[in-house]
Amino acid sequence: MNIPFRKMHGLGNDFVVLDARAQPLAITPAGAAAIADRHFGIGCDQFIVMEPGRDGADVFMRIRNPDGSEAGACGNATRCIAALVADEAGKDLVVVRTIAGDLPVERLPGGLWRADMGVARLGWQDVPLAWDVDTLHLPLARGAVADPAACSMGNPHATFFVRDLDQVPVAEIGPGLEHDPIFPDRANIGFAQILSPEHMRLVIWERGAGITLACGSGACAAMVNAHRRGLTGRRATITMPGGDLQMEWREDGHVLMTGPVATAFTGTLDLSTFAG
Ligand SMILES: N[C@@H](CCC[C@H](N)C(=O)O)C(=O)O
Repeated sequence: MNIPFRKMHGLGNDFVVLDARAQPLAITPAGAAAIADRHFGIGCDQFIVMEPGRDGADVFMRIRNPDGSEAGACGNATRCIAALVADEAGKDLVVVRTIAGDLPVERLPGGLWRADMGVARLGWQDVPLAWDVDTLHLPLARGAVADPAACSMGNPHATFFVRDLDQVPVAEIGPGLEHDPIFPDRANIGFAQILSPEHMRLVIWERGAGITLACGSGACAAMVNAHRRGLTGRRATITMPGGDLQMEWREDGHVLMTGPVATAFTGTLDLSTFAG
């Protein structure tokens, strides 16, 4: 069965996007992982399926990591899917529904999109963590990095604050941290270097994906955790290897993320090749 696909990215965090709004697509987690494989498939950081939006949502976005696991949030894909749906419908504001909630996304001048990524959840059960612990200081360390803060943005995040990001062996310590027993659902692990109260650098080891060029929900978590620690104000530019996001943690708890979207190419996929 040949179906069209679209390859999109937000700051180099890349997605294979399939459209199942008109017709359901039966794709197993193993099939999604095969499509996401960079050598034997198309290759992507996340595999996204658009499903019909109902009751106030313009689209439902299903998110899978390259290991086939399902995620509750993907900030960069939220902007990409919103832009796709908004352009189709000639709208400037759309609602993207995920398994974690509804995310309104607004078109801004200059090809930018602002997503309301919802309320950051700060309780230990929200992240979730395996036991009752202060989410502002997790008892977790690897080598020279220690004492991260955690929160949920619809998916689990921990942010380590480091003096020199270039000295952190992210690929080496990321897998063990992602799978640490303190995270019963595993976690996305951020490493942030504060440059000023309005600017930080960030590299993320993503759950189920590894290092990516940018992680929108990871940037939301870094904004929230940095402000909770008194390291930044409520607004900051977050510079990741793929580029910048403008972040704000509003007083009402909502996290706003502004950034670009891009389509790299479109193509046709023979689903029978990837039946998993
Ligand atoms: N790249 C995404 C996050 C994707 C999901 C994450 N790996 C998870 O498993 O929670 C983003 O831009 O937020």
